[in-house]
Amino acid sequence: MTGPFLSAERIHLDYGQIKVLKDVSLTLEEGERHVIIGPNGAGKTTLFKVLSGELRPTAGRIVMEGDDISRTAGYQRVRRGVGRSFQVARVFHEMTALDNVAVAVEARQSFEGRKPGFWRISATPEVIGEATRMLDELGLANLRDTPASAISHGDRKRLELAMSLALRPRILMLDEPTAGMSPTDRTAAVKLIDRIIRENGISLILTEHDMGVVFQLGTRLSVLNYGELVVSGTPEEVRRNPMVREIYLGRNAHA
Ligand SMILES: Nc1ncnc2c1ncn2[C@@H]1O[C@H](COP(=O)(O)OP(=O)(O)OP(=O)(O)O)[C@@H](O)[C@H]1O
Repeated sequence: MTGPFLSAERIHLDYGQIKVLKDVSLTLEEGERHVIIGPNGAGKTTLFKVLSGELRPTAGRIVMEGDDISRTAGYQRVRRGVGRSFQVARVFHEMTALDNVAVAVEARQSFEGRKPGFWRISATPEVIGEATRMLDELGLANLRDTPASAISHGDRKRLELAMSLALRPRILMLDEPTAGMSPTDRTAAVKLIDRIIRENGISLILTEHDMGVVFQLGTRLSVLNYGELVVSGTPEEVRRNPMVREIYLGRNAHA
């Protein structure tokens, strides 16, 4: 493999007249856990969407293992192993936790070429078995037959994680995975993410506001401010950077 696992090269993203990302470059090496941080409105989610393929950059390139993937759609990136987290809106609310994960397993089988079509009337025992193991793994076994709409916020975040992992990503992308969680749920979620990516050798791209989570999970941090990359480095380098302290961490009790 030449160059980084995944890189964003000189990304610009405009919403009409508004320049949201300005010349942003960053890299993800295999096995790295790269956390994108910055104040509200800095452009984190926008950059995340450009990396996952949900948004096309106005200028610049996304390169994975030497290939320019800037023009490939989100589902094509999922095939390459870029696993964007399923968002709450994409969980099928009327379906049970088990069925939601089964859909994700079937989606993966479909792009692996193991099934001709995405949808079928009922999942195979193999799919049900894998989905059940995934729920067990994430501590959701007791919610197996509960409709997603009746699952609490923290558990639904774990369900999204289970669905993302069912795609067997090489890069897991999580946009604020602990947002809205209680401190107890957050601690458990961090442990879970840490264990799963360690055990499966998955690289991670994460946006996160909670500095505890950032420093527990991140091996590399990139700081955005007003759509510009301020610094990218190890947690220690970022923690020590005076500009970062000024614009962001300095305002945070955890810094
Ligand atoms: N669809 C859109 N159309 C126009 N402007 C947008 C759109 N989406 C986001 N923006 C603007 O782009 C800027 C960056 O938004 P973004 O959501 O990427 O920031 P963020 O760093 O993720 O913020 P937060 O931490 O609050 O989630 C903001 O000023 C936002 O208002």
